[in-house]
Amino acid sequence: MHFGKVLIFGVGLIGASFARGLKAAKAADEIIGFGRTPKSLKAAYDLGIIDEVGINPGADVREADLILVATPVGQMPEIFQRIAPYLGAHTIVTDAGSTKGDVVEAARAAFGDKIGQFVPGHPIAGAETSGAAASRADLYQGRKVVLTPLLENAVEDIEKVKRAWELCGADVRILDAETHDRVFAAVSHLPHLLAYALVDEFARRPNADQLFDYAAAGFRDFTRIAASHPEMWRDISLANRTALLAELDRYGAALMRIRQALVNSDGEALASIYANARDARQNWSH
Ligand SMILES: NC(=O)C1=CN([C@@H]2O[C@H](COP(=O)(O)OP(=O)(O)OC[C@H]3O[C@@H](n4cnc5c(N)ncnc54)[C@H](O)[C@@H]3O)[C@@H](O)[C@H]2O)C=CC1
Ligand SMILES: O=C(O)C(=O)Cc1ccc(O)cc1
Repeated sequence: MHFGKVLIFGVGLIGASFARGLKAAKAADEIIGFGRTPKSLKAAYDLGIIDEVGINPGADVREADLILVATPVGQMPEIFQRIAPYLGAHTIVTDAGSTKGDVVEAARAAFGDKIGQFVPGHPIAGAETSGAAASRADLYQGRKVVLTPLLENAVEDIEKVKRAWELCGADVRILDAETHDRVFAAVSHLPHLLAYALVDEFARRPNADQLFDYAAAGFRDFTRIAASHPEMWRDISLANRTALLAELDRYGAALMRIRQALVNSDGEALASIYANARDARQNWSH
């Protein structure tokens, strides 16, 4: 599998790591980056991550084999609208957004009867860092990428997107968009929200400096992801708010069970919850 022209909208941690992965596999002739700020694109160019800074998407979109949209999900509707008029007959568009229902809806609105050319995706790899400078050619090595194909997608087009991620070292899985959004609301979006809430609340206290001074490894492990990109997580939270609200309610109920055990000084109830969690965590093989 080899790609001619590859376009990346949003050359940050995820887009730039994809570019680096394809380059390392010698799988693309030319990678052109499009962005919001010329400064970050220039940095990506200077680092050799992209071959060209894109200016006017029209001609490049027409000639592209593959387009990856890797901006915050809130930016995707406008980007899809911008590229839709120029899509070549052979061009495949994919994305790296952390939510899929909203992205698919925006793609349907923009691409209309060309929707079959859009294969939705989500790499389950990343970090609390952002920007092209934090990118790595091996970010996707051994990591999962979830595709949520549409009924309109041709099997060969799904296969091409799958191969592109495999060339970056990924293990590609398939889910439907609704299941995807429910699963990631639980295992990714909720934990980010909890970490943000805890650190925000501490940071606003008068003795915040003292708290952060004494916080140790447990706090560090629980809150690493609170250093993640606020715009990206605002967009994810709003895009997946229905599933996230359901997860918040379940988590709230779990906290209330612990609260009640404390009110009752019920050590048995606490130990039972903690032991169940410890066993599940120890059996989790990541
Ligand atoms: N950071 C992570 O760990 C993961 C992120 N994702 C998803 O990947 C996407 C990108 O995330 P990151 O690379 O981490 O963010 P990032 O902040 O490192 O990169 C995003 C890039 O998009 C650019 N951008 C923003 N608006 C734009 C627009 N309208 N047109 C063109 N470029 C624009 C920004 O200038 C930036 O360079 C998000 O949708 C995120 O939900 C998916 C998996 C993991
Ligand atoms: O920093 C971490 O550990 C993450 O959880 C990275 C991450 C962020 C968003 C995603 O959609 C997928 C993975």
